[in-house]
Amino acid sequence: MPELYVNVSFSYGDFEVLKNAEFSARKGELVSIIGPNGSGKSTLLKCIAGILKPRGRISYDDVDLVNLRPKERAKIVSYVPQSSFPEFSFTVEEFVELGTYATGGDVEEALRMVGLERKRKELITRLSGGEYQLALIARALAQGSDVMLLDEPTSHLDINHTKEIMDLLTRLKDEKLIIAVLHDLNLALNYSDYIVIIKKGIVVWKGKTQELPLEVIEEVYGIKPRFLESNGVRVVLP
Ligand SMILES: Nc1ncnc2c1ncn2[C@@H]1O[C@H](COP(=O)(O)OP(=O)(O)OP(=O)(O)O)[C@@H](O)[C@H]1O
Repeated sequence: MPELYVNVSFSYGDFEVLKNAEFSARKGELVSIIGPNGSGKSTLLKCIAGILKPRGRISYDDVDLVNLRPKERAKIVSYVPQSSFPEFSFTVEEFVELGTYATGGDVEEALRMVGLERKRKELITRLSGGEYQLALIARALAQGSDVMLLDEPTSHLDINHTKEIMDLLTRLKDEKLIIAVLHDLNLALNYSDYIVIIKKGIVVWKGKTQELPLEVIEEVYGIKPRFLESNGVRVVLP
C-alpha cells in the first residue's frame, strides 16, 4: 500500500511550532492526530496539505509533496478545513464542484458518497452544521485524491452527526488514507487504526490505537482521567 511519510519542522517567525514531527501511515488507515491545545496539530495538517511550507520531508508513494506544484499536489492530497460558517451562497452542487478544479473529479459520486444528492440545489448557507460538514467532505472527495486530511471534522456536531461523519470516514478509508485532527479522545480511541500524539510540536507517541498505553494520555495532558474498558471499547472521562 502507498505510504505517506512526514518529517517536518515549521516556524511562525521565530516561534518553532513543529520540531522534526515524524510519522508514516498507509492507504487503508484512519489516522488520528491528537494532543493538547496549541501543540501544532492544525499546523502539521496544513504542512501536509501544502498550505504552509515546512522544512523537511513529506512524501506519498515516494513522490515529494513539499515541492510539488499545487495542482499536482491536489491530485494526491485533499484538505477539509475546520468548519466555519460559509461565506458564499453557492449551491451544494456548485460548492462541491470547486473540488474538481485541479483534478476534474466526479461531483455526482462525491454527493452520493456523503448522502447529499437531494440537497444539491440547496444553498450552503442554509445547511445545518452537520450537512455543511458533509458538503466540505464532498468537496474534498470530488478531488479524487488518495490522502484526505480533516481538521476537527466533528467539532460542533451532536452525537448523531458525529457518528455519521466517523462512519463515513471509516468507509472512505477503504480507498484512501484518512488523517483527522481530533479533540475527542474517545473518537480517536474507538475509530482510528493509528494515533499520532503531538505535544509542543514533538511527536511524543505514535502507534496502533490498541497499543496506546493510557498512561501516555495522563502524561501528555497532565491530568488523571478516569478510564473505562469493556468489550474492547476504551473510554476516557475527564
Ligand atoms: N498564523 C499563525 N501565526 C503565528 N502563530 C500561530 C499561527 N497559527 C498558529 N500559531 C501558533 O502555533 C501554535 C500551534 O497552533 P496550532 O493551531 O497548530 O495548534 P493545535 O494543536 O491545532 O491547537 P488547537 O488544538 O487549539 O486547535 C499555537 O501556539 C498557535 O498560537
